[in-house]
Amino acid sequence: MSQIPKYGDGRSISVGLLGGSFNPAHAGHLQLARYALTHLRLDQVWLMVSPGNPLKSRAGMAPFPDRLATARALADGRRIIATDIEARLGKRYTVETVSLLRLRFPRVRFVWLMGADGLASLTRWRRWRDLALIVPMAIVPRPGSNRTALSGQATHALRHLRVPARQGPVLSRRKGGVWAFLPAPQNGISATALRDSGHYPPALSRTN
Ligand SMILES: Nc1ncnc2c1ncn2[C@@H]1O[C@H](COP(=O)(O)OP(=O)(O)OP(=O)(O)O)[C@@H](O)[C@H]1O
Ligand SMILES: O=C(O)c1ccc[n+]([C@@H]2O[C@H](COP(=O)([O-])O)[C@@H](O)[C@H]2O)c1
Repeated sequence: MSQIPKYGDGRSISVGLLGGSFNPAHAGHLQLARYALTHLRLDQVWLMVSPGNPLKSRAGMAPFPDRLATARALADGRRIIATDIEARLGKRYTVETVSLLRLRFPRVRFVWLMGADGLASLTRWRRWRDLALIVPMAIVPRPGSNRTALSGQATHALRHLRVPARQGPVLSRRKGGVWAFLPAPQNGISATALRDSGHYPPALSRTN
């Protein structure tokens, strides 16, 4: 992975991990990545393409190289990077992936990024309570998911770890055990809608 630098010089950097199926990648991912770069004061966001979301059916899932290609089309290779690292680690469960990434990149301070739909489904993720303890999480709103997410079981169970959105800029300084729901602008786009409308790969609205 040439764009992911080696950190031999003692620097530490902050990286937002946007894990996803990217079936395909779309403007909602780009908007989330850019928002996180600015509002969490991150150095990079990695669009980490999942080899297979454990909760999603394989039916309708495009091959991994195709999904990676759509993520690469969004990335700028500098601050927004598409990566196949989860597949190369041979992992699918986020808690395992993040644990390995922390070992592999000891000088990187990771923040897990996701939309409100992820928070709504979190209690079905493997060892989700452990995940919340090993990586700070930043969640952005998403039309149709916010109420379910914020009144859901994960929000309730993890309420003692929640911090106000104004702490977004310092989330990456924490090793985990902290999450925030951020007031990001909402975007109704989804990969499902793009697939349903036959847009694969999508028309990407890039401005950089
Ligand atoms: N429009 C959006 N607003 C906020 N977050 C989003 C948006 N689209 C995707 N995300 C987030 O990006 C991550 C990866 O999403 P994913 O690749 O599954 O796209 P998707 O549009 O949700 O796909 P699908 O419709 O197939 O479920 C998830 O954390 C998801 O919540
Ligand atoms: O670890 C789990 O159990 C788990 C369950 C569901 C989803 N995830 C991760 O959540 C991220 C978003 O998935 P998706 O398919 O909604 O884009 C992606 O990195 C998945 O691997 C992880």
